[in-house]
Amino acid sequence: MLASFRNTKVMLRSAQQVRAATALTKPILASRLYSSPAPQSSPKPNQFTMGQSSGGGKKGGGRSNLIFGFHPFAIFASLTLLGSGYLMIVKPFLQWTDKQKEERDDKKAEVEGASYTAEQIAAFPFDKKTVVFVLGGPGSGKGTNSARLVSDFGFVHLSAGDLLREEQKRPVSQYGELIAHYIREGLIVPHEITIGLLRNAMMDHPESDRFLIDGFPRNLVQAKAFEDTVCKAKKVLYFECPESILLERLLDRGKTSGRSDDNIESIKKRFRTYVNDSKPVIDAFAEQGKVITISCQGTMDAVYKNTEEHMNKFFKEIGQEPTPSASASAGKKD
Ligand SMILES: Nc1ncnc2c1ncn2[C@@H]1O[C@H](COP(=O)(O)OP(=O)(O)OP(=O)(O)O)[C@@H](O)[C@H]1O
Ligand SMILES: O=c1ccn([C@@H]2O[C@H](COP(=O)(O)O)[C@@H](O)[C@H]2O)c(=O)[nH]1
Repeated sequence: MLASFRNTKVMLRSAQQVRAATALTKPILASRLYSSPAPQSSPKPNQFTMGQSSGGGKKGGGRSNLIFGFHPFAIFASLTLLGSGYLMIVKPFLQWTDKQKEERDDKKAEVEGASYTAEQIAAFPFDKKTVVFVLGGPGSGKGTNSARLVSDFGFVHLSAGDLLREEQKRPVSQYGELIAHYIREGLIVPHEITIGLLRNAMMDHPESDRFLIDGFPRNLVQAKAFEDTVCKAKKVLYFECPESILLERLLDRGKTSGRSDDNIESIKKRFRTYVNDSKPVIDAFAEQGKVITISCQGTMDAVYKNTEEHMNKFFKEIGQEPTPSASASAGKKD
């Protein structure tokens, strides 16, 4: 349809160009070809003449060979010129623009929908899954404890930060630079991107019923958007930690993590975002009675023991066996 529309446009353009080109070449050709004085007698009509003439004349034959007032050679030359112009310039240009569009659409589909169609997304039983959000300040131990919950309770661990970092690294991602900037500045990436990545990651594990969503939602808009379009969280694990300990742990992690945001400048910005945007999410879920608060102070084992006890209690409350029926991990820390 588009191609035929373009072809029609090209043909129309070609017709205009033929007229323009012949109009241009007419006086030149006339002066070259018809430079001899015009014959006194009327030319003999032949099959090409239309019976009228408008000046000039050809040696021995006059204007009897004109077609619509133009010399056949002028028409032939113009058509040849236009034909080769179309083949050499217009056609490759149209093919190039089509290819560019295809590539853009492919990239968009890769990020926005991955390999899932709207029908597959609509059919996925998100509301049957047990989703637990894992929240807390930067460096509070969300990733550390999530890793252990995976093996003990059969959760799939989805770290929003890790999914964003993976997306950022993908060479074809159209969001690579945007994500890199937001992470370095400690800002919250537009929620459509993060929710799209989380939803795809959940669909990558259709066999799993339990998902730990770590480091998400980071603000109230994200929380509402996720719960409206994907599913509601059954519980929120909140790792509570003073800023002085977070700072110490993050700077220590920064010696080996290679993360662009484990440096003092980015850490300060992340703390600000946490206080202004992320803490209100924890408060909002607390009002709904969904938050389990765990102090991050103490050894890793002590913090996890506390976490484990709470999770055992939670699964009893919702009438599920705490022991895993399926186990998987995705979006692991680098
Ligand atoms: N109880 C603990 N005691 C001492 N160090 C800990 C403890 N828990 C975690 N850590 C260390 O603190 C650092 C931050 O932990 P972790 O990466 O789990 O935090 P996070 O909340 O996932 O961070 P982020 O939000 O930046 O992804 C890591 O180096 C980890 O080894
Ligand atoms: O939902 C999210 C989660 C994370 N981000 C950005 O990523 C970094 C790092 O996140 P971690 O959880 O500490 O790995 C965070 O500072 C944000 O910039 C996000 O935008 N949205």
